Amino acid sequence: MAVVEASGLVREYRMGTEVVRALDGASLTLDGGQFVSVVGPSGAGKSTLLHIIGALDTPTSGTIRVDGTDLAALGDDEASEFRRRRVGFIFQFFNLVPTLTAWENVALPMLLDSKSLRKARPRAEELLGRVGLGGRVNHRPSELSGGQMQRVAIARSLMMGPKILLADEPTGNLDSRTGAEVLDLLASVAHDEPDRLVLMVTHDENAAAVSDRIVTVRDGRIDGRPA
Ligand SMILES: Nc1ncnc2c1ncn2[C@@H]1O[C@H](COP(=O)(O)OP(=O)(O)OP(=O)(O)O)[C@@H](O)[C@H]1O
Repeated sequence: MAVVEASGLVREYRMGTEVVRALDGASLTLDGGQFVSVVGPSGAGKSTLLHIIGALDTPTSGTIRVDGTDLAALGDDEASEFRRRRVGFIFQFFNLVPTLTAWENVALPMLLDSKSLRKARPRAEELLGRVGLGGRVNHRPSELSGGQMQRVAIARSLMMGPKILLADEPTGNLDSRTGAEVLDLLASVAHDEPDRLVLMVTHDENAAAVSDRIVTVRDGRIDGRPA
């Protein structure tokens, strides 16, 4: 089953009297079990597309289904529940809570879902092992390298077992060797489960080598033939 089905997405932003069309009829179908990179020139609409797929933003028009859910039909509370439970987010600057340890950061999504930290701990530690940080569970972000912080963020994105992980420039703040390791990890996470999709916006030139598919966004549209 397709994890992402987007059709005719338009997103307009009003800036005073001017209207910016960040997306101008973008259509895209993506199956799970893949690591997909979204590339294209600056301002092409890549982040806007990612935000709409993650229910962080809503299209002006067009339809978007993610993991079987029609995002346009969700109210604000349902959209925030969708983001918390059904999507994992990975950002350029990691977005870890500095005062929490690695395992507490990973456990955080479950805490927000009213589960106790104690209950979440075994899974958080298992996920840290999965990303190669089994020996760092009690470290705080300031005691970790950039690559390790991004691994913690990847473990956190997996906490609720989402079908889709969305990564916005996940290697943008890492040197190229560490970035390549993070790309390998994201690819393996995509292939761990048959239906999991990892969708990454990137300018990283190493991305092509590890991606199963490259999607190019240009002028608010998906370039090339639809899949
Ligand atoms: N909140 C907003 N308000 C107004 N305009 C916006 C907003 N978000 C994005 N835009 C505009 O929409 C267009 C697409 O932006 P977007 O961030 O999606 O591009 P991008 O391809 O991710 O670019 P980059 O590679 O530089 O990050 C740009 O012209 C941008 O200025």
